[in-house]
Amino acid sequence: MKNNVAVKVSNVSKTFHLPTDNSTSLKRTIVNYFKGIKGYRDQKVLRGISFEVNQGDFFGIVGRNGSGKSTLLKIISQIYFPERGTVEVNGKLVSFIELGVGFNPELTGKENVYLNGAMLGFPEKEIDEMYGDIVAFAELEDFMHQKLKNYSSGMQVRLAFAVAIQAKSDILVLDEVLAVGDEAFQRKCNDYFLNAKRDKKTIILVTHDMDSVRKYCNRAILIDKGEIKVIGSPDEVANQYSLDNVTQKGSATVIEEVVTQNTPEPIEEVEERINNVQNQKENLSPVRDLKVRLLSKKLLEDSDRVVEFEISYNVLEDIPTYIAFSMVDIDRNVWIYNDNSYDFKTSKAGEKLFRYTCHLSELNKCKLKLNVAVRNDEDEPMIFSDTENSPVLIISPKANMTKSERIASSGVIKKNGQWTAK
Ligand SMILES: Nc1ncnc2c1ncn2[C@@H]1O[C@H](COP(=O)(O)OP(=O)(O)OP(=O)(O)O)[C@@H](O)[C@H]1O
Repeated sequence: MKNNVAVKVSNVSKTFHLPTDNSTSLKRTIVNYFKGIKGYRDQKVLRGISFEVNQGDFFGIVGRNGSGKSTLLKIISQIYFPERGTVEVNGKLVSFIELGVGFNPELTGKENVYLNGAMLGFPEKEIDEMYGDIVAFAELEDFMHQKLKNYSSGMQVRLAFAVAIQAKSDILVLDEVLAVGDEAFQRKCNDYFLNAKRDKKTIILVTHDMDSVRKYCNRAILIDKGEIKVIGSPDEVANQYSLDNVTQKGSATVIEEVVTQNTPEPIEEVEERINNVQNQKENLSPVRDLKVRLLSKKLLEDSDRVVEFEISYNVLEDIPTYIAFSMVDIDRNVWIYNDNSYDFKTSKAGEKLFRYTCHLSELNKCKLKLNVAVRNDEDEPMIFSDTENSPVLIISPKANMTKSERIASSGVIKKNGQWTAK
């Protein structure tokens, strides 16, 4: 990649598999889940997107609702992974994509700033240095010790945006930031954008507001049905977008009416459906009260990646049971780590309590959800952990990565190989 290029997107495609079956039978749902059988239609959200953002560009991305803009930003920010194509990023990238990503409603404003900073890869010392500016920009001095769930949505936006812009990044990725917040906040954004444009900060902005595209951006693209329709000056892109809004009808997303089989369904959807069915049938199961309690920290920094948790459940009959659990990478939608207590199977009724410890030092960064099931002797799940008992762990990346480490950090496992020049 050329030195003056900040982000290079090459031939990126992304498809979401949407389930077509609404099975309500517990048995059918579970059998399908374990066999991986499901009916799908494919929604091709991005189709071969390529463009470059140069250092110092204020780069606009526009398109109608559902055209794929946010998905593209999530791929650039490594929240989603494309099934084809690559994204190369030259420098530290910070994104403000959607409210809630990286924020925890149960923590205070201050704790959230530190949690978010750590997820972005900033060491605590650097967050200490940024903290005052973040609070001042957000104008939330009196609220930093309150839990985020007690903030108004506008206050949450101000805090998240303040973290994104005060964090010392080379590239800033922003989704629809101007659509939220009150007039005072929008004025503040305006001042920030004009200064950033003058200082040649690299910014990628998704917006529906063509005045903003004309005012701030020096280059832009228009996405339509997952493809780039126009790439060029803000005026060209904004004019075509306005024209499309008047002349085009129907969806800006391409849904293929192809039904595929044996494609892994998004794990969260399966879990939710199984949970729903499970709740309805709860009274039939001889296993009850499954509780999962995280004993280690929720945020695991690179230096301390020990995970410890406790699982308890109650068996009403004398039947053999054992625990099986998965740690699911929420963004990539894959099982990263599975284990079970098969070698410690119990056979009698009564309260069961197990504690488990493992290390996740090989991982780069990810968000993991711990899903637990109790199985019987035939390996059939008798109960699943519900949302409250499926804790989320945040694996934060190594601080101060070298450029090579940063490029390689899109992999699940940390790089550990040796190069030999021959
Ligand atoms: N995680 C997901 N699972 C399934 N479908 C998804 C997922 N995320 C996005 N989509 C679908 O992909 C399409 C594009 O969504 P995306 O949010 O990228 O569009 P957008 O251009 O940002 O739209 P908007 O202007 O409304 O924000 C939509 O039809 C959406 O329903």
